[in-house]
Amino acid sequence: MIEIRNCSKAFGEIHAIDHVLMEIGERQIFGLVGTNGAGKSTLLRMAAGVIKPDEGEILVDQEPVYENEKIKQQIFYISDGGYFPQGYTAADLKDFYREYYPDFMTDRYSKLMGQFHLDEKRRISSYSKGMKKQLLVIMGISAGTKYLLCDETFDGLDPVMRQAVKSLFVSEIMNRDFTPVIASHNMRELEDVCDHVGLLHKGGILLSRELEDMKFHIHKIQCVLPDQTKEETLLKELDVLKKEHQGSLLIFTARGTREEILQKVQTQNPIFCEVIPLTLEEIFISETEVAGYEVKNIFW
Ligand SMILES: Nc1ncnc2c1ncn2[C@@H]1O[C@H](COP(=O)(O)OP(=O)(O)OP(=O)(O)O)[C@@H](O)[C@H]1O
Repeated sequence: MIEIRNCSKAFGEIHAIDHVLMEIGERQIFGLVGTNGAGKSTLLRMAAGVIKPDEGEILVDQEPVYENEKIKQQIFYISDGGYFPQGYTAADLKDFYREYYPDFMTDRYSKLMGQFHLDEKRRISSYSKGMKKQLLVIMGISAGTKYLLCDETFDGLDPVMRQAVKSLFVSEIMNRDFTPVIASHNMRELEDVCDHVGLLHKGGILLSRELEDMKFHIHKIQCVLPDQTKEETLLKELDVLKKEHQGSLLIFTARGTREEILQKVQTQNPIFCEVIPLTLEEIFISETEVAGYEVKNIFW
């Protein structure tokens, strides 16, 4: 587990991370979302033991990570943009990582390079942006570390590749002790990938929840009701967060389980009723409004 215990980090006058308290549980895909400058990279760099918090501490498997070689060998960190020594081929990079990571899986690396159609003899500088990201993911998985910290790694991957990487993460989690953490400023990139999402804003965590848990308690319904009175009665009975009309169609988002809400809709004899999926953006808007934040103002 990664425990971020009341961590702060400033660069001169800029408070990049401000008293963050958060846990990243094991064997789940954790998404760290936040706008540009929210502090995601700083938090990941601290979790990877690259930089030291000014205040607080980060424990990985109960041990402080900074200057802890044993723990750092269990963390693979993919920085935003990545770093490749000049003139290196993928094979050179593999040799480099194999030296550092004791559990590096060479067979896995060779297999993945084949699956992703990447030529290990080519210089990495000749790879496209997306290919470089794929290569780093391959290295990150092959390194055999317990934790894989990815900074904007999904940015630049096409939707097919994103799904391929997601499947890889899921199969790793099923087969070994593996926890990927993905930082991104793009909620849409994370929503079909993560199990748990933390929302970072101006250096602080606004929210950190299981996606399924969030989805369990908020639902979006569209329905057509026989008359205005029934609509008013229904809306009074529900904890409605948002509603709109499209002609005779009533679309609303409400708190509660799917069953609770549908039961209340059914008592008003709807002509039509269905549950429609909520996006991560919509869930965040609802969740953070309760905490007194207007996430709409944060992201748009
Ligand atoms: N080395 C540094 N020197 C000075 N300021 C820094 C440094 N690193 C980060 N910052 C500042 O800290 C704040 C958080 O930056 P950080 O890179 O962690 O954000 P981010 O959420 O990863 O942003 P982005 O999505 O744009 O990559 C920003 O205001 C940034 O300018």
